[in-house]
Formats: sequence, structure tokens, C-alpha cells
Amino acid sequence: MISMRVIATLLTLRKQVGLAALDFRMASLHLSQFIETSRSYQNTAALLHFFNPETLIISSYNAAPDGMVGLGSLVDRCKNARKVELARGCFDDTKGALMLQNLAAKDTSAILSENYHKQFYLCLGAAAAVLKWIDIDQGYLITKNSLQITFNGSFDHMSIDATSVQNLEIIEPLVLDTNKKKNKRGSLYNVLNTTKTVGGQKEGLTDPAANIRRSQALISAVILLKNALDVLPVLSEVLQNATSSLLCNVRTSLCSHSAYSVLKDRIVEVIEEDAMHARSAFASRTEQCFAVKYGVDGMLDLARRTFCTTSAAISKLGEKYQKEFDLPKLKLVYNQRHGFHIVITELDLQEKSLPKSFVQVTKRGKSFCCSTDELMSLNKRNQEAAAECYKRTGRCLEDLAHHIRKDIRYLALLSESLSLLDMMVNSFATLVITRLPATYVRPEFSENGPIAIEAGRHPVLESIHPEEYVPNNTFMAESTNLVIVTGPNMSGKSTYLRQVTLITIMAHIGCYVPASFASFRIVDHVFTRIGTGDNLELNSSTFMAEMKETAFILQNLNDRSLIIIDELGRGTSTSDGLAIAWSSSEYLLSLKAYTIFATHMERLGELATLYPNVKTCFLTVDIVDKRLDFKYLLKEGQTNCPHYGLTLAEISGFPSVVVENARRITARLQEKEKLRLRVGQHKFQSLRKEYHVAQRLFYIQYSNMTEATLRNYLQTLKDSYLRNDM
Ligand SMILES: Nc1ncnc2c1ncn2[C@@H]1O[C@H](COP(=O)(O)OP(=O)(O)OP(=O)(O)O)[C@@H](O)[C@H]1O
Repeated sequence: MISMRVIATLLTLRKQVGLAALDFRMASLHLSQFIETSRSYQNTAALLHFFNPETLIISSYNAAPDGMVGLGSLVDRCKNARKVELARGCFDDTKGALMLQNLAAKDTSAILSENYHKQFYLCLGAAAAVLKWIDIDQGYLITKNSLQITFNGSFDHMSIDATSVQNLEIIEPLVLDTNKKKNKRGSLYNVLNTTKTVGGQKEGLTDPAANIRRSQALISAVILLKNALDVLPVLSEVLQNATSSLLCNVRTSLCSHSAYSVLKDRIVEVIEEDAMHARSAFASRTEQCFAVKYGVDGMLDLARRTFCTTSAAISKLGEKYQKEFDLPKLKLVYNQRHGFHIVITELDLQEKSLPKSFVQVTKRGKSFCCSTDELMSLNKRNQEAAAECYKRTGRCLEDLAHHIRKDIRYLALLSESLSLLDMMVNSFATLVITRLPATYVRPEFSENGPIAIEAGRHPVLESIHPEEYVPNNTFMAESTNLVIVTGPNMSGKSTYLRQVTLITIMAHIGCYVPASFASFRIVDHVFTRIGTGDNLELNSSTFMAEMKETAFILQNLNDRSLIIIDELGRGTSTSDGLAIAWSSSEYLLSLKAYTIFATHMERLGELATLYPNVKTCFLTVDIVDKRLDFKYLLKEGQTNCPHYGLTLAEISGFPSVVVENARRITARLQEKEKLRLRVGQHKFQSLRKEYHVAQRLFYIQYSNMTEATLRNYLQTLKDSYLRNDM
């Protein structure tokens, strides 16, 4: 979820929604325009939840189209946002397009062409309103060519609703550990969050409200910019042989652009060639004080001399204390809050007490922190000298900053490209390298092909127990679009469902995936229904929550959705529950969307005898010494561990007479079931066989088998058809 300093504008017309979200921290504007498929604006709500705006601007005229609930209730759901109503005239799409052309950091001819304008007039209108409001009401003016503009239509991105983001533990883990704290390593975001740059982490620009001294921030920004420009020649060399269009684009737009070398020459007229950004407080302070070249400002050179003299005096004072008090391990440490102070551990004190002249004593862990009158006075002079250096350096850099600002569009491109490379290298590529020897593969994509994953693994769970994790395969296609997964409690059903979804998401964000092979049909919406207990806040019962979540999925899915349902219909009577699960499945299998359904209801598996596009799978479990031995291996067919409920009851200490009686009842029920199923199976068996052969032949088009392998495959297919083994 993006937080803070986002202002969003909404404009709707019939079922179309245009949204503009202006993010102050990133100096970026996100435009979206799409057809709202949900009557209660669920897609729009998901987007607003993602942007989490502090202000939400809507048009004062927003009549609800037929059958829609109206914007009012949606806007009320954004509890953190201040609502602002503007006259419809402020949402002028022509003005919006002109403003964006003027403010955009990149060339906008592609996205603001006449075609685009006609098609996406709602989000352009929304953009006009937000830009007008920040100018007139807030007094902010956005500099020309400085705004990053992104556009998401409903056709080229995958949306994940807020509940699914929680269910899949994408940003934060659901499970609380024994200390009631969330396990911070347990989410997909934690696994991928290994980027090194600020942009890569999506943290963004400095918050104007933060209490950072202006000149210090300026010096640090200029040094960082110089360091970024320094790496461009190296980057150009590294990308020399790159073949991907993305990397080639980075090389041509960054490394060969003359604007960057001109900028660097201008910076090194003022800044020392070897000025580096340092992370430690002490090193960064020294770097900042000495960043500007000698001779640029006489007063600055004088302040530096005082800074050096006092720093040297402080260092000598430390040596003096070591000898005088016989404390060879005594250290003088610098931090931003206290400046220089004495640090000595209990152990190094060797049972001596601290000298009387040591004042302001505090204890941190096993160390004492303190100072002396002499050190405090030197510290003060040293701090004043540093402050004077910052002030003077800041002034020296003002001209330079003015010059740099003119090139802001190139800086925006530089920051965006380096953040992108950071994400690709330090997050995605690092993930692959650090998980070796576990395999991560480059996923393949097809327009209408299957989702096929070989030896797929859960990216988060695998990182916790790499040796023990059992990989599993997945195959879903339009001809097998409903997969029913059964298995006892704790056999790994939920994990498998989450694993398939997380692998799909990773593939769609451009990351390698934990599998030995993976191919995907483009998924534009992920839906999940995973029971996580009652929603106390909304006072919904388990059943009600289940129904609401399922209704949401059934109302909003489309042909390219991926749906995972972990149990449905448990919270009501057995017959009603099965009826709901059965009819929802029938609805889902009649569409082109792909669904995986985990359930304890074994009867749901009968769907596979009626519909050829339903596949049943089970997670294998053995019973050893009356105990369940979980294998976590997914196999095709019905469960290999029938009546595990009875086994569990027996292990739990049920009287044997009760268990025996239960076994007799189950056996009688099963006999009747078998008879009924035999009739059904007989009727559909030959049809199913032919369907499966046709399906396999059809999907050969998406494989890249060699001719020899293909011949082999066809022969095996023929043999199993003749053997009746399909
Ligand atoms: N493929 C796997 N390899 C190794 N361990 C696994 C695997 N899948 C699941 N597990 C382990 O099994 C535990 C139980 O898995 P999970 O919660 O998915 O079972 P479940 O069948 O959904 O249970 P329930 O029906 O009670 O919800 C997990 O916490 C995980 O530690």
C-alpha cells in the first residue's frame, strides 16, 4: 500500500472510472481508466486502498449509473482521506492533456496522442482536477518536465484485491508468532526486499515535513547524484552485450546521452572528484564538510580548519584518557544525536569505577556512555564548525542546484532507470543466486495457453525450510480449468494454493520463479477465498464472510482470472454447504477462468466424472502406526487416505466401540455411493477419454519439444489411449 502524500481524483461516467493519483514523495502521477465490472465499485475500491490517499477529490456531479451503488459509499469507505468536491468544470480533459504534456518528465507523445486522448478522457479530466487543486488550494507548483506519468488501463496489469493481498501474505504475514508479533520475514515482499537504492525500495523523495537541515540534504543529494553519474560509464560497459530491449533502452537513454556528462562536468567544477556518499554518521559528516573543492569559498576553508583542529583535539583527548585512567579500550564514538562521547564496556572497566570527571553517564546494554566537561566544550566547537561548513557548502551548491533543476527530466529518468536496475539485480537476481542450488527459472508466457508449473515451490516457506520443502506440479488450461485438491488437515492444501498464486504473481512482476519449468497464460486478476477466521471488526460470522468473499469473486471474475478457493460451504449445514460448493464450481468451470479449489468434501470430486474439464488431485498421506505421515506430494485422482477422520478420532482417544460403529456406518454409505458412481462413470468414461486426447494434442502447440521427443510423446499418448489408461 502506498502511504502518505497521495492525492487521488476520481471521475466516473456510467460504468467507466478515471483515476489520477498524484504521489508527492515520488513526484509521480498514476493514471487509470477502466470499466468497473463490479456493481459496488470493488475494483475502484482496491485501487484506492492501494494508493491510500490523504485527499480524495471527486466531482460534485456524480450520479450513480443504473444498478451501481453510487460513489458516495465508496468515498465514505476511504476513512483516512479528506474529501474534496470540485465543480465538474475542473475535470477538463483537454486542459489535463496540455498540462501533462508540459509537466511530464518523459516524452509523452505516445501516451498523449490524439487516440489516447479520446479514449482516456476520464483520467485526463481527473489529472486536470488534481493539478488545478494543488496549484490553487495548496499553492504547489510542479516544475516543467519533472513529473513521472504512468498509465494503467484495465488491459495491461494484474489486479489483486486487498483481501487477497492479505490472504497470500504478499506484503505482511498473517500468522502471529508466540510473542504476538508478525514474523517479518514471512511475506513475499520480505523475500524480495533486498534492493539497495532508495528508489528501488519505493521509499521515494524526502518528505518536505521531515526535520532535515536543508543544506545537509542538498549536499547529500548532490554527492549522491555525482556518485550515480560516476557509475554510468561502468554501466555502459556492463550493458554492452545486453540483448533485452529493456536493458538496451537503459543503455541508449542513460549511458550515451550527452546531458549526463555535461551535468557531471558541471558538478565536478564545484565538488571534489572523490566525494562519496557514506552511510556511517561520522564518515558522512566528514564527506559533506569536505565535498566542495578548496578555494571555492574562503570562509568555508576557514570553517573546515576549525573543524579539523577540534576533531584532532577530540581524538587526542581520547588517547589522553586511555593513558590517564589506564583504560586502553576506552573509545570516543560519534553519533548524530550526542556528537562525540566516551564509550566503555563493563568488561573493559575491569571492575574499576568510572573516573569522577566522567559525567552524563548512561548505560546501554553492557556499555557505559559518558562525557567530560572538556569533551563537551570541544564537542560544541566541533559541532559549530561542522554547522558552519554545512551552511557555507549549501550556499556554494545553490547555483549548482539551480543549474541541475533545469535538467530535472533527465534526473527523473536516471532515478527511475537505476531503481529498475536495482530491483532487477539486487532483488530479483539476488534471489535466484542466494537460493542456489534450488532452481529458479525464467517463466514463459502465452496468450491463451495453460498455466504449467513443474516442481513449483512456495517462495516464502521454502526460504525457511529449504531442505524439507516438497515441490509440486500444476497444470491448468481452458480444457482443465477447475482443479479440485483434497487431503486431510495439515496435508499442505492451503500451502499449495498459495504457492501457485505467488509463483504466478512473481512471474507477472518480471521475476524468475521457484520451479524447474513454468509457463503462464497472462492473468489479469487474482482472486482468493481463504478462511482466516471470523472478521470480528465487521461482526461477520465465518459463513457470512465466506459468502461475501465468494460473491465478490463470482461477480468480478473474467476469462483471464486466477481464482483460488480454500474451502467453501463449511460454515453451514452439510447439504447446503455441498450445494453451494458444487454450484459455485459448476459456474466457475463453465468459464474460461482457471480455478483451484481445496476442499475436505470428497463428493465434490464427482464433478470430474461429469465434466471433462475438472481434474481432481490429492495430497498424499500415509498412515504409519496409526499416525498420519504427511508427504506433501500432489497426485492426480481421489485421496489415498480415505477415512482419515476416523483414524484421527481413534488416535485422539475415542472409545473403540464408537469408532467401530462409525466405520460400519461409513462402509454402508460408501457401498451406496459406489453403485451410484459406477453408473455415472460408465456413462461418461469414453467421452472423457477422447476429450483428454484432444486436449493434449491441442496443447502441443505451446510446447517446444524436439521432433524426436514429440514423436515419442505421441506414441505414448496413443498407447495409453489404447490401454484405456487416461
Ligand atoms: N510442499 C510442502 N513441503 C513441506 N512442507 C509443507 C508443504 N506444504 C505444506 N507443508 C507444511 O505443512 C503445514 C500444513 O500445511 P497447510 O496449512 O497448507 O495444510 P492444509 O491441508 O491446508 O491444512 P487444513 O486443512 O488444516 O487447513 C504447513 O505449515 C507447512 O509447514
